[in-house]
Amino acid sequence: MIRLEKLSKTFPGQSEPAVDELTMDIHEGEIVVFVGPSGCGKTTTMKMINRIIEPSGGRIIIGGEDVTRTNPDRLRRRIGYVIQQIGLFPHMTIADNIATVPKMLGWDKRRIAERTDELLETVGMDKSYRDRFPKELSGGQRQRVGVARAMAADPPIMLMDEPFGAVDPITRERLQDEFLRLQEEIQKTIVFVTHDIDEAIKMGDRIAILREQSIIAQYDTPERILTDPADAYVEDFIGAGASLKRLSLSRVRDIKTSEWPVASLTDSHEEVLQTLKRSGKDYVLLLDEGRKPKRWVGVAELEMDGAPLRNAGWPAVAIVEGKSSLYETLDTMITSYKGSAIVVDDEGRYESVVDFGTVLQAIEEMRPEEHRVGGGA
Ligand SMILES: Nc1ncnc2c1ncn2[C@@H]1O[C@H](COP(=O)(O)OP(=O)(O)OP(=O)(O)O)[C@@H](O)[C@H]1O
Repeated sequence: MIRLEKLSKTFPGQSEPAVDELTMDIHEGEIVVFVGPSGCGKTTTMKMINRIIEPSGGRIIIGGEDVTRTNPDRLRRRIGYVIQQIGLFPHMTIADNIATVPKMLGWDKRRIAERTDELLETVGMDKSYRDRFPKELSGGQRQRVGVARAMAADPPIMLMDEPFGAVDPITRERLQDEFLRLQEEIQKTIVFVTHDIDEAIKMGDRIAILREQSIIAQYDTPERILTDPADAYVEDFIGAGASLKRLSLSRVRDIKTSEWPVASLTDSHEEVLQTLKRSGKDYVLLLDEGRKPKRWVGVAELEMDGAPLRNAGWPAVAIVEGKSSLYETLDTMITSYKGSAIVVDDEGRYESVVDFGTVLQAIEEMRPEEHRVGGGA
């Protein structure tokens, strides 16, 4: 979709290039994140893609067409752009802000109005915001409008320069999640700039870790970068906790969970005891009529006659869903009884149990073979 070939930029009066012969391919429908230290050339590189900054050397090829020297206005209409600090026009209403590009393209009023309403809905805001001004919105709402404006003419490519940089961490996380959900539908080709490696890991299908002058240190999936960093520079950039970060990329449904004994709250003590003994485990999970997890019980509780199973043992509270990350699962386990978490479906029905051993095994399998215990060189 986008090919950069030996793309370079030397600013007037500078002896060194800000971007030095960058070559890379960006595939259709993927989010590629540029990440690197301040001043390494991320923004300059991104702005060359829509030629807000004109390259001093090299080529930009979009969809097979060399656009390095074609009409830049035509190019920019194919590329949505979300910039740092939002950049809404303060004197224009939200609707007019969103309609900037469609107006330039000469759409009629009705089509523009319909598109504006549709986009407000897409980014989770209702029509009542149409006639407000940017200063009457929260930071998070302004960011959403910035995204809506970039999508207005439905461009196949979006450039996003620290699009969620100007909000608090909680709003930021929400905007990231919303945007990832949206991307599943819209499937744009996205170049995303950030200096935050955690944001890069979360948002990127692939990440380009850049050195000074936009020289690529590693260009790969988040999983590969975390498990197999190319060199000490990349390792340093990832920072501490690479293994924990890696866990945030795996879902509990993707790992092999162990067999666990389960019984029903309506079973007799004796039946449950037999199930437990057959399993070789220390405790059984009791489910209600709707297969929802309720209690953990062990031999001691079961041998104590009289107490109904409904109140026996410990409440089953450490619960995750199949789509939960291993990071969340581990967090849940740490605070749970006996260090295990119960996996349920989206209706809350029992699916499986994961314990520390299972997660440790999954971590071991994530590592490159040569680093595994007892494996390879
Ligand atoms: N218009 C300009 N004229 C001269 N030098 C510039 C200009 N714009 C950027 N630079 C220089 O080019 C280099 C790369 O800047 P760029 O803004 O691309 O970095 P960045 O990686 O996006 O940084 P940050 O994370 O701080 O935004 C820097 O050394 C910067 O000072």
